[in-house]
Amino acid sequence: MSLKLGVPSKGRLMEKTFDWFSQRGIGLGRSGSEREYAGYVQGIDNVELVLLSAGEIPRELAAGRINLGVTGTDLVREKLGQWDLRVRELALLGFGQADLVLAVPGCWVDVNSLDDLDAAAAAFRLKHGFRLRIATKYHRLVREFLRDNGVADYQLVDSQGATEGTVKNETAEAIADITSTGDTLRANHLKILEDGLILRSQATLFKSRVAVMDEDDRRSLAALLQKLKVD
Ligand SMILES: Nc1ncnc2c1ncn2[C@@H]1O[C@H](COP(=O)(O)OP(=O)(O)OP(=O)(O)O)[C@@H](O)[C@H]1O
Ligand SMILES: O=P(O)(O)OC[C@H]1O[C@H](OP(=O)(O)OP(=O)(O)O)[C@H](O)[C@@H]1O
Repeated sequence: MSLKLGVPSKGRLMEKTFDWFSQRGIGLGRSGSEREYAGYVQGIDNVELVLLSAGEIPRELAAGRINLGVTGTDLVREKLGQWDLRVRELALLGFGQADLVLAVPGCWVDVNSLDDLDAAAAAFRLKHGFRLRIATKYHRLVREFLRDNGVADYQLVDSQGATEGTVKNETAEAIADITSTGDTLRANHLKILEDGLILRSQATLFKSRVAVMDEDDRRSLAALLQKLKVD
């Protein structure tokens, strides 16, 4: 068997992950044609690169199909219930930073906090006969956050992309999404609630707690982590 390392298959996360490993003496890269999802690992034996969508890496770790994986903390916490029983954080990688936030229309001058949102949500339901809609793809994290903060009178609507556009399109009144520069929120006339930070995320190296390893895998893992200076 070989130790399987799951890495995002495209974009900035992939490139920065390759850079991070390269700075520590491990060469990762894509091989084959530009469109072929095959990869190589240099500088260590018995480690296999598995190129995957960042969003699928949590599930693959939790199923034990990969031993190690790089993805955003937001995706692990959203996709895995009791995530810390299924994976272990080995290292924060210092890139891919994004904040998951709750935002409302900038013109809602009386709504600046979660308490204000709670009051607005109750008033909204009375006026419109349905619950205030929050668009997001982070269902688990948003539900837990609002439950912990005593906001109940809302409904989630699923939005898998262009989430900030849902308010203008009148399919939601508020949104919960990741932001890094804040440009997309500003361009869509949305403001973050002052206590609306749900999670700070960054790219992280995770280890599966359930993947089965033989003796060779254990040796490879120890050698890899030593090279990466991670324990
Ligand atoms: N500005 C940003 N926009 C989008 N994602 C960001 C940004 N900054 C950091 N990230 C992180 O990148 C990860 C998402 O990466 P990506 O969009 O490649 O994943 P994905 O949803 O699996 O993509 P796909 O399904 O298209 O392969 C998340 O962990 C997210 O927090
Ligand atoms: O704060 P900013 O720097 O403006 O970045 C935030 C935006 O980036 C992401 O979208 P992405 O472009 O990945 O597309 P998506 O809408 O499909 O998620 C995210 O969903 C926000 O919309």
